[in-house]
Amino acid sequence: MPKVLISDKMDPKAAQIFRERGCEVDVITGQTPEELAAIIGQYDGLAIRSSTKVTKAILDAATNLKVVGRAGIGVDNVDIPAASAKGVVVMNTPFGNSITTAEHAIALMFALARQLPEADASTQAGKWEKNRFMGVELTAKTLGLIGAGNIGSIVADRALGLKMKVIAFDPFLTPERAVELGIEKVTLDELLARADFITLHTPLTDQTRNILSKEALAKTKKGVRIINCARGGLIDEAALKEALDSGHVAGAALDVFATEPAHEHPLFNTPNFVATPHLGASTSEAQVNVAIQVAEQMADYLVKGGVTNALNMPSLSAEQAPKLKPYMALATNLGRLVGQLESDRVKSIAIEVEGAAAELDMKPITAAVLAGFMSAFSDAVNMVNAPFLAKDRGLDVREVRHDREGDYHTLVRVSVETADGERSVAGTLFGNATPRLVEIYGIKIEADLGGHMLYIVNRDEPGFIGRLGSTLGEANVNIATFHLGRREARAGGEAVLLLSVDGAVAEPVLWKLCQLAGVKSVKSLKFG
Ligand SMILES: NC(=O)c1ccc[n+]([C@@H]2O[C@H](COP(=O)([O-])OP(=O)(O)OC[C@H]3O[C@@H](n4cnc5c(N)ncnc54)[C@H](O)[C@@H]3O)[C@@H](O)[C@H]2O)c1
Ligand SMILES: O=C(O)[C@H](O)COP(=O)(O)O
Repeated sequence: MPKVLISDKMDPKAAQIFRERGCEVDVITGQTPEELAAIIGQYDGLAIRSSTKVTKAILDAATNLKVVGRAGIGVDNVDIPAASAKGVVVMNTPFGNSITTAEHAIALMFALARQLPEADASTQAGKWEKNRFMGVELTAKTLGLIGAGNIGSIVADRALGLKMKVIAFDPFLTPERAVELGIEKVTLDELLARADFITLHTPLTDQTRNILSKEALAKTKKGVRIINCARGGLIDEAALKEALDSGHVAGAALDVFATEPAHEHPLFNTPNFVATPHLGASTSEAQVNVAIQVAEQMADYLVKGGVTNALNMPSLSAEQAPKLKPYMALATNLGRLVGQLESDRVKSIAIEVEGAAAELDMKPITAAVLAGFMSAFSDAVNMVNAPFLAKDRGLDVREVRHDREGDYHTLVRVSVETADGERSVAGTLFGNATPRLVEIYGIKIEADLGGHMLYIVNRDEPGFIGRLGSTLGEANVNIATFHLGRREARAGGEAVLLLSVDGAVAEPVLWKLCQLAGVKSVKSLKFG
C-alpha cells in the first residue's frame, strides 16, 4: 500500500481521502529539514503547502518518493528540476484557492482605501479619531493588475463590480481574453503611470522578481496604493518602505514577503502599511477544496497511475490511465528496443501513431517511448524525467499523428535517426490489450517483447537455425519463444531472429553465436 506523508497543516479531509483511496498516511507537521530528511525515505507521496521546502537535499533522501502534491498553487518551495531529474511528479491544485485569494486582495484594497486596521486599532484604544481617517472611494478608480491569470481575472471581475476601471499588464494576456474580461491590456509603464491601485498576481520568476523595483515604484502615480497577495520577491521591499515614508505611495498591503515567516520586518509599523501572514488561501472553503483535490490527485497517481495538474509530466486521467496502459507498455518496449539496438548514436527520435492510437493523447505515449529509450543509458529513468534527460542529451523529439488507415487497427512506430540513416520499429495491440512488435528495421516480424531476448541478424539460408539451436543447447540456454522475419520472400537475403530465452546469455555464448556462418550481428536484449 502506498505511504503518504502530510508535512504541512492541511484540512483533515486530505488524510481521510488518502485512507479511503488505499494509501497509508502519516501527518507530521512542523519538522526541521533534517527531521524531514530522516524520515522521507519511507514515503511514496509527500503532501505539502508552502511551509515544507522540498529541496534537492530532501529529494536526495527521498528514495521511494513518486509524487509531491502541493495543496495550493505556488510551487516555488519545490525544486522542480531536481524532482524531475529524480523522476518525482510534482502536482498542484491550480484553482482550489483562487477565489479566496482574489477576495483577500479585494479585502486588502478596502483595508488600504479606508485605513481599516489603523482605524480599528485606534478606536479600540479608546481614541475615537474620527477626523484622522479620511479614506478614498474605489468607484471610478483605476486598478492595475500585474498578472491576469486565474486570480488576477477574478480580482478584475470583482473590481468591475465595484465600478473600477481595470487595466492589466500580462504579456500572455491575449487581446481577445482582455475583451472577454472587460479590461484594458497595457504596458507595464502605462500601468504604473495610470493605476490608483496596483495588485500583483504573477508567479515569482526571473522575469517577475522585483517587478515593482525602486525604478518602477518611481514611475507610479503619486498616492498609489499597492497590494501583493502573490509572492514575496515581486516588490523591492526596501524601496517600498522609502516610498511609503516619503508619501509617494499612499498605502501598501502585503500578504507575502521575500522571507517568510516574517517575524520582523522594516515595513512593520510604517504608517499606511497593512500586513497579513500569507493568509491569501486561508478560508475554510479553500482549504477544504485544496485538501480534497491534492489527496484525490496524489491517490489517483499512486494507486491508478492517473496524472492531473502535474507540472513536470503530461496529464493522464484515472479514466484514461487503464486505456493508455497497454499503449504505455508497448511504447516503453519499443523505446527500449531501439535504445538497446542503437546505443548512443541516435540524433533524433520520432514517435508516430496511427489508427486507434491516433485518437489518444500522445504526450504520455511519447514520455513512455523516451523512458524506454533512455533506460538503455540510465537506471533512474521514468516517464517524468525521460523528456528532461532526452533534452539534456540534445535528442530531437518529434510526434506525428497519422489519420490514414494502416494494416493494423492501431500502430505505434518509433523511428530514430542515426549516423547510418533512419531506422524504425513498430508495434500494435492485440485485442486492444496485448503489446506486440510487428516490424523491426523494415522487416515484418511478430513478437512479444519481454524478459531476456536475443536479436540476431543473419543471412537467410538453410541450416542456420539448426546451428543456432545446437550452439544455444550446448551452452544450456533454453529458448522460450522464437520469432523469425526476413526482408525478401526468398532465401539468401537478410533475416532477423528474436528469441526469448530463460535468462541472460553469457558473453562467451554471444561471441560463439557471432562466429556462426551467416551471422551478421547478435545483440542481447532485456525488457522490464
Ligand atoms: N497569498 C496566497 O496565499 C496565494 C494564494 C494563491 C496563489 N498565490 C500566488 O498568486 C500568484 C498567481 O496565481 P494564479 O493562480 O493567478 O496564477 P496563474 O498562473 O493563473 O496566473 C499568473 C499570471 O501571471 C502572468 N505572468 C507571468 N509572467 C508575467 C510577467 N513577467 N509579467 C506579467 N504577468 C506575468 C501569467 O501570464 C498569468 O496570466 C501565484 O504566485 C500564486 O502562487 C498566493
Ligand atoms: O500558492 C498558494 O497556493 C498560496 O501561497 C497558499 O499558500 P499556503 O497553502 O501556504 O497558504
